[in-house]
Amino acid sequence: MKLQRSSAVTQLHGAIKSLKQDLKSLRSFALALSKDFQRQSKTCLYQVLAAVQGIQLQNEAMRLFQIKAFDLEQSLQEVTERYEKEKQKRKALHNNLIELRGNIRVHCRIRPLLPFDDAVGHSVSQDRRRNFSEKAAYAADDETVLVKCSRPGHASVNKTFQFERVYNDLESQDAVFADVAPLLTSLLDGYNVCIMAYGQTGSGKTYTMLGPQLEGNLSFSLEEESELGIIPRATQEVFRLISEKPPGSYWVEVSVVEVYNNEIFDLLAKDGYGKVFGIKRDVVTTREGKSDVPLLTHETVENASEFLHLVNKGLQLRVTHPTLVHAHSSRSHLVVTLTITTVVFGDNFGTSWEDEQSSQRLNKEASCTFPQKMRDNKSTSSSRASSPVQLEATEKMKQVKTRLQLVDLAGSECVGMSGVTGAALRETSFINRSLSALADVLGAIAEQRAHVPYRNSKLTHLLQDSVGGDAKLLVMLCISPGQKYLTETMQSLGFGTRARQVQRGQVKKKLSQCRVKENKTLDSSGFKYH
Ligand SMILES: Nc1ncnc2c1ncn2[C@@H]1O[C@H](COP(=O)(O)OP(=O)(O)OP(=O)(O)O)[C@@H](O)[C@H]1O
Repeated sequence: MKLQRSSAVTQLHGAIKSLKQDLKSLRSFALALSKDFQRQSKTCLYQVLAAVQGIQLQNEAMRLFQIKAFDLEQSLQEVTERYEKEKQKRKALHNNLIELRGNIRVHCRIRPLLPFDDAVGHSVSQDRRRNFSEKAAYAADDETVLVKCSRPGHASVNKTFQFERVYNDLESQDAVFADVAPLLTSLLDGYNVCIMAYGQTGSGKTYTMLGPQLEGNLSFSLEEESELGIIPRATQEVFRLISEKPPGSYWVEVSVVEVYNNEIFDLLAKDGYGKVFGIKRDVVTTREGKSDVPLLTHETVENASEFLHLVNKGLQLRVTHPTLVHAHSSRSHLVVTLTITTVVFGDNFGTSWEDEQSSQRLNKEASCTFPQKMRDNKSTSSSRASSPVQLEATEKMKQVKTRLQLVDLAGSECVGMSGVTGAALRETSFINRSLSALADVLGAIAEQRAHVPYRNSKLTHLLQDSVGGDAKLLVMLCISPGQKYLTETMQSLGFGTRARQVQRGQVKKKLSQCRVKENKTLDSSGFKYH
């Protein structure tokens, strides 16, 4: 029994000993664990601290970057503003230079790609068909056209052309007119002005000059104000400017002419029943060396809507023909002319305060003797001043005529591209000949040749005073953007570039054209004929 108890005690001792050892090793494990934990948490703390420091540094760097970016943004804004100011100054200087040299201004408008651009002619190869829908002409900026010339099997070449203004395909009729409007102020300041749209068939000349045409009708819609082109807008602007002048000191006459197959037609001439129909007219050179169309109908208009009504009537007679390019291709050159007659006092002409005052005074003094007769568009020989004061006032009065010519040229084109045959082919060849005559005239003026071949075509003869004379001339170059029209586009851009180089001498103000007492010897347009 005693032996049994001692062996149990020994076992218990052994167990206690091993338990103690286990406890010891557990303790040292726990110690190691806690040490490890402390070490790791220390490391983590360091890492967190480092990360926090890093974030703080990054925040600081970010703040510095933000300050720098803000500074850069501000200086960029300043530079942009300076650049815009310099650009405006450069433009103003360029405009002065243009004025001094009598340069022709050229603006270029690139129309958007349109559904009919996808249509292809029969003679076109598969290779060319593939890149037809691609764009070739872009507005690189508001003064540069970029043309990507790519031909199958050749590396594409980029060409650039500079103009006074380039409109991209998204720019509105408003934007185009905004650049034209200052010319109209010049018109009332006594300068002749001519705005001429040049470009290939379907490139947007009629759209730019008149606005979108009504379906199945050649007139343009007056409903969509924002879509109106230069002609209706210019007229509205002219009448707006006139409304700011003393009443009775300005009046406006309009003529509408088309040049078709090298013949001039008066689109406002009326038959015995008062119906408008086109009568053939001729263009002559007056003794003063000016071009004129005798017997041309000049209708007096009192406001823009009267004018637009008349022009719409005339447009019904304009010749158009469907081509492969588009359905309403104009086959004639359209020339709409607004003649503004101004009554001026003495040698003054302009918009100065004194001019306005003298003009107003004059209107009061002589209102019943002069302007109404003139506005009636009849001979002025019956105008009589009845008192010495009125006689003196009338003698000091002068008429000054300034002219706004708005020209929608027929489209320059390759016969293959337009796909015309028969009579239409004849029309096309007349169009092309008259446009090359225009290019020849510009070439002769540019080279300052003694002889300028105005009379080689009725178009150039009719436009002689605007192209070679003393008018401020703006060519609105219209461009179709598609690869398909690359040849025509390059031709039009070449025309515009040559036109820009023409120097015609300083554009002159139209001062006293004729005294009232001299009017007896002049016809209603103020010109004497050979
Ligand atoms: N900037 C533009 N935005 C939208 N449509 C346009 C634009 N320019 C032209 N178009 C459209 O393209 C088509 C052809 O334009 P438009 O009749 O003005 O060409 P054109 O140069 O006068 O042609 P043509 O010399 O054959 O008479 C028309 O349907 C016109 O509405």
